[in-house]
Amino acid sequence: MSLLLSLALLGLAGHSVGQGIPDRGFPDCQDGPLKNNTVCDTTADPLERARALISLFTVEEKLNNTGSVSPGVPRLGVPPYQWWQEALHGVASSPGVNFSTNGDFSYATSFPQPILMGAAFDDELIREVASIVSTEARAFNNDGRAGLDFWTPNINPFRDPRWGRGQETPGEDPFHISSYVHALIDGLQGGYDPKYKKIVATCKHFAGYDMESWNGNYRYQWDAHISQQDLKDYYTPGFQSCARDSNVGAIMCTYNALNGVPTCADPWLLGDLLRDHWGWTNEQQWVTSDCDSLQNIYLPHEFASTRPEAAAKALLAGTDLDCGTYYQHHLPKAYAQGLFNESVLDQALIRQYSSLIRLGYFDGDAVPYRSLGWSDVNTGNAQQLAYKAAVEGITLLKNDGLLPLQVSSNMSIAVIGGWGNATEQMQGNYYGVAPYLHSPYYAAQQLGATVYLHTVPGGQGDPTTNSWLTVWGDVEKSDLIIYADGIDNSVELEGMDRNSVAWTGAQLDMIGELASYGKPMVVLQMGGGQIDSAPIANNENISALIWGGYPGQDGGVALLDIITGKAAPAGRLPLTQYPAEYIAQVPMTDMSIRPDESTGSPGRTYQWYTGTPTYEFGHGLHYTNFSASFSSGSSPSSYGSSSGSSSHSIQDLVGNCHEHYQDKCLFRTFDVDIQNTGSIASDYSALAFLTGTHGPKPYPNKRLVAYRRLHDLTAGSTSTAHLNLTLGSLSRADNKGNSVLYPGDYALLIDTQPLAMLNFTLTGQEAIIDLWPQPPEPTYQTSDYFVGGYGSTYGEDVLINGTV
Ligand SMILES: O=[N+]([O-])c1ccc(O[C@@H]2O[C@@H](CO)[C@H](O)[C@H]2O)cc1
Repeated sequence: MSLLLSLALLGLAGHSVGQGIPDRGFPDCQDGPLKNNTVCDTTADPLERARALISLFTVEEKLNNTGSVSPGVPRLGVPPYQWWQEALHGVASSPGVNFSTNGDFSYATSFPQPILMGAAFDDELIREVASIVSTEARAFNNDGRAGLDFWTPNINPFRDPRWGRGQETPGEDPFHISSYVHALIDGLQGGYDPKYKKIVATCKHFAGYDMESWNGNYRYQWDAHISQQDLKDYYTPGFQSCARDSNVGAIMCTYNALNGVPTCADPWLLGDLLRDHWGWTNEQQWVTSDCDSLQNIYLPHEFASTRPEAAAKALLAGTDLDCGTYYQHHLPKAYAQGLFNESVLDQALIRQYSSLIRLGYFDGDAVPYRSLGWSDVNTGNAQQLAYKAAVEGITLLKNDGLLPLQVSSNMSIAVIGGWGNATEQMQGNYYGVAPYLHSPYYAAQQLGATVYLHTVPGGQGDPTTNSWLTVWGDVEKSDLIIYADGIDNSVELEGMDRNSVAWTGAQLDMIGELASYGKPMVVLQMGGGQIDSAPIANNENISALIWGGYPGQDGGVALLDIITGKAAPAGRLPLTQYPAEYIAQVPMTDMSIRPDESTGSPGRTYQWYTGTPTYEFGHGLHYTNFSASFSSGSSPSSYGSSSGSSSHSIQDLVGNCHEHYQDKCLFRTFDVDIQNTGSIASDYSALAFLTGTHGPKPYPNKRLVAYRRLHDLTAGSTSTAHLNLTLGSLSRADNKGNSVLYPGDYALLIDTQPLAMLNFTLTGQEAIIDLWPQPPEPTYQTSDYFVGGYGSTYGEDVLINGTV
C-alpha cells in the first residue's frame, strides 16, 4: 500500500504536513549572494558557518524556516528545503522523495522490513544494507528527487505483540536494537563522525511510543506511564545507542506523552537526558516533532493553555523542527508575547543548517557523494544484498525432516493462501517503488515444476462448498503443498493495532483441510507481528513452518530457496511468539515490562514473560547441528565453567574502567568455538544470554548481552565467535533508573537451548556505573479528552487559516 493510500486510510491524506516538494536547488556558493559569507567557506568550522548564515536571517525569516517545508531565504539565495524523507528499508515514497514514473529513478532497492532483518542477528549485514540505502538516497538527491535527511529508523522496542508498527522495528530486545541501530547509522550516515555525512538518519520515536489505536486509546492522546527502571532498562537503550554512541544526526519526539509530559515539550527528556546525560550536545544535531504532533501538546494533551504557548514550550524544550506548520503558524504570536527569545530560535536554526553543512549542502562538487547517480541504484550488488537479507532473516520454526526438499521439474506444487502471489505486500509499509517483486508463486515457477496457485484471499470461505473444488483438485495432483498466509498491512499498520494474535478461524480451517491430505506440507507464516502458530506446531501432518516476515523485493525467491535447500536457514525470532490468550492477560496500555501479581500481568518479552511462549525469542532451526564451547582464552582458569566459577571484584572492575560512560567498559571478550557437527553448510548466529541471581528480585529470565552471526560454516568446520561483554551488560537498572553492578552469581548461556554455559561471580559492594538523571515529580495528568478522528474534528488546531 502506498504511503498516500495508507494516509487515506488513516484519515490523514490532505493534511497540512508535507504538501509540495520545493525546488531542489543547492545554495550557490560560487556566484550567489552568500559567496563571500563564512557559510561558503568550506574550511571553516560547520558551527561557525551556520552561525554566520543565521545571523543574516531576519526574525521573520527564522520563524518561517521552522517547519518541514522550509521556504529558505530567496533574497540570500538559500533554497527551499523539504525535511521529510523516509527510508525504512529502502528509499521510500514520502513527501520529499519523488520517484519518476518511468525510466531513471523510477525505483529503488526494496529490502525486507526491519523485523525480518532483525532476525538475521547480523550487524554487518545491516551496515551493508544501510550503506546501499544511503548511496541510493544520495543518487536521488543528486537528481533533485530527495533531500539529505531521512526519518528512519523506528527503534521503539516491539513491546506488545498487537502493535501495528512493530514490523518497522528490529524486534523486542533492547540490546539487540542498540547494536543493530549502531551498525545501521554507521551505514546510513557514512561513519560515526565523517567530515561529510552521507545522509542524516533520525532515530524515532523518542520515547515510549508503541501503540497506535487500542481500546479507545490513540497515539495522539496516549500518556505512557513508564517507571524510570523500565525507561532505562527497556524503552531508551536504543536511543542512547543512537545519540550517545552513534552520533545520529536527528531524533524525533512523539505524539504520546510520557509520564504526563508530551515528549516534544519535555525539557527533561530532550534536555537532561538526551543532550546533557547522553552528551548529544554538538550543534549539528536536531530534534524534529512527529508529523503534526505539536498540535497535540495543546489538544488533546492540554499541556498548554494556548496554541502559541504549546509551540513555545516545544521550542524551549528542544524540538528544533516541526513536521508540519504549527511552528510557522504559532511561533510568531508566541514570540510577540515574549514566550521565548530569539536566541532559542537561533539555536534551532543553527542546528538545522549546521546539519545541512555537514551534509555538504553548501559545498558543491567538493562533496564526494555528488557523483552518485542512477547507475548506483539497484546495482547487481544491491539486488544480491536484498536477496541475502531476506534469506538471512527467514526463520525455520518447525521441521520434521522434510526440509530441505529437492524439487524436480516433474513435480507439482500447490501454492495456496493470501500471500501465495504477494507482490507489494512483501514490502510491509514505508516503502518505495521496487524494481521487481518476486512472489512465492513466481519463485516456485522458476523451479521448473508445475505450480497451481490459489490465493484464497484471507483464507475466507467454507472449504466444503463446491467453489473450492478446483483447489482440492489441484491439491490432489500436487506433491507438495505450500500454504503462504498470515497477516499483512490490512491488520497491522500505522494507526492500527491488532485485537487478535491468532490465525483466523477461516485460515485454520483451510490449514486443517490442506493438512488432512497427508501430503508434504509447508506453512509460510507471513507478516511482522507474530501469530500463535501452536495449531501448526501441533499438527503432525504439517512438516514445516517458516516465518517470512515482509521479505522485500526478492522475498519469494528467498523463501523457496530455503525450502529447497539452495539456502540454509539461520534466522532467529527477534520477538516472542506468545500464545493467543496472552493479549487477554495484559492490556496494551500497561507499559510495565515486569510481571505483576497485582495486575495479573504475566510480564513482557522473553526477559520477563512468566508463561510458555509458542516459540521463544531467539528460536530458529537449521538444516544441520552445532556444538559450542568456550575457547581456552576465555574459559575455566579465568572465568570458571559449569564445574567451577571464577569471581571478579566489582570495585576492581569499576576502578579499572576509565571510560566517561562506565557502562561502555569491556568486561571480557568471550571466544566461543562453534562447530557444524552436521552435514549441511550453514550460517549460525551465536546468541549469548546472561542469567543468574544478582540484584533485587524478581530476576529476569535471561537477557541478551552479545550476538554474532558466523557465515557459511561447512560440515565439520569450526569458527569462533568473539563476544564482547561490557559492564553495562552485566548491570541492571534500579528503581531510579541507575545502572548498578550487583554482587552475585552470573551465567553466560550460548543459544536459547544452551549449547555451552560459563559461570562467574561478582563480589564486593554494589556500584552505580550510570547515574540516571531524575525527572521532576509528575505533577500533571493528561486529560481523557479525545475527539475521535485525527485531523478532522479538531482540524482547526492546525490553523490552516491562521486563527488562534
Ligand atoms: O499527515 N500525514 O501525512 C502523516 C503521515 C504520516 C504520519 O506518521 C508519522 O510520520 C512519520 C514521520 O517519520 C512517523 O514515523 C509517523 O509516526 C503522520 C501524518
